[in-house]
Amino acid sequence: MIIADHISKHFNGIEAVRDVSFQVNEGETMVLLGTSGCGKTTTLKMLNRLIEPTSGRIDISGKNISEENPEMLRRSIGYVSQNNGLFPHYTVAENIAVVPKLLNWQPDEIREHTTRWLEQLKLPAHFKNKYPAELSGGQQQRVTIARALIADPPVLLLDEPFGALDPVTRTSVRKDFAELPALKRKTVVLVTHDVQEALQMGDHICLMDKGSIVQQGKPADLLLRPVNDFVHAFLGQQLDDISRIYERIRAQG
Ligand SMILES: Nc1ncnc2c1ncn2[C@@H]1O[C@H](COP(=O)(O)OP(=O)(O)OP(=O)(O)O)[C@@H](O)[C@H]1O
Repeated sequence: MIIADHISKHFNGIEAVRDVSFQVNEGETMVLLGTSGCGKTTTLKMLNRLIEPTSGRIDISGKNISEENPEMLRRSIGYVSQNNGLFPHYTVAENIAVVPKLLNWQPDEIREHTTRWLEQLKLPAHFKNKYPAELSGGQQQRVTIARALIADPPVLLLDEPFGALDPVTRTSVRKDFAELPALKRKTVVLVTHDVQEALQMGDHICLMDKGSIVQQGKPADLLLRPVNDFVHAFLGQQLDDISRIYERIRAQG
């Protein structure tokens, strides 16, 4: 379980995140939703201490993370960053093996798990010897997800994991990701600006604006019971955009 208790972050006097609180229960997916610059990534990075809060407290699995060694903390948290973060000079297999090696897994065990994860993410086995630049954006994201999940961390943080993909590839990678059996046991925080993604993936959604949470709740709460015009317009406008994307893809097909 993740508990963020009144967390704020100031960068040189700019309030990037203001008094944000939420709880993510075990096995639940929480979505941080909002427009560019509203503080989603800053909030996410405070959960694995890539950014330290200016104030407030974060507990993960019952422990105050400010008292934990940041590197040890990050080994128990899978993380998919915005730009996929694969090491360009490592092969796919070497990229996937980064955390298992830190955890001193045996080479056989790493090979066996890598093969299984490539299969689960629908990547051909021979891809393990390729370099990231030889893969498409969607394939790279599949490798990034395998890398984040291979050590079976209880917590998974995802920063716009499907953001750079075209709508069709995005839908297929997202679907395969959502169907992974391992995901059901994880506590997941997903950052997105995409309303459809938030509604499909989130058990709980926090809609942010200018550093604060405007509304949080189940998808149905935001859709059917928006607390103000901003929430109503944010969801409505994007759903209109989705219908337009759908119409365009249908016309192309
Ligand atoms: N290291 C930093 N130094 C100064 N300001 C920062 C820093 N990181 C983020 N900010 C500012 O904090 C605010 C929130 O940024 P953040 O990246 O959290 O937004 P976001 O909602 O994730 O946006 P996007 O969807 O574009 O990634 C922005 O105004 C940004 O310019």
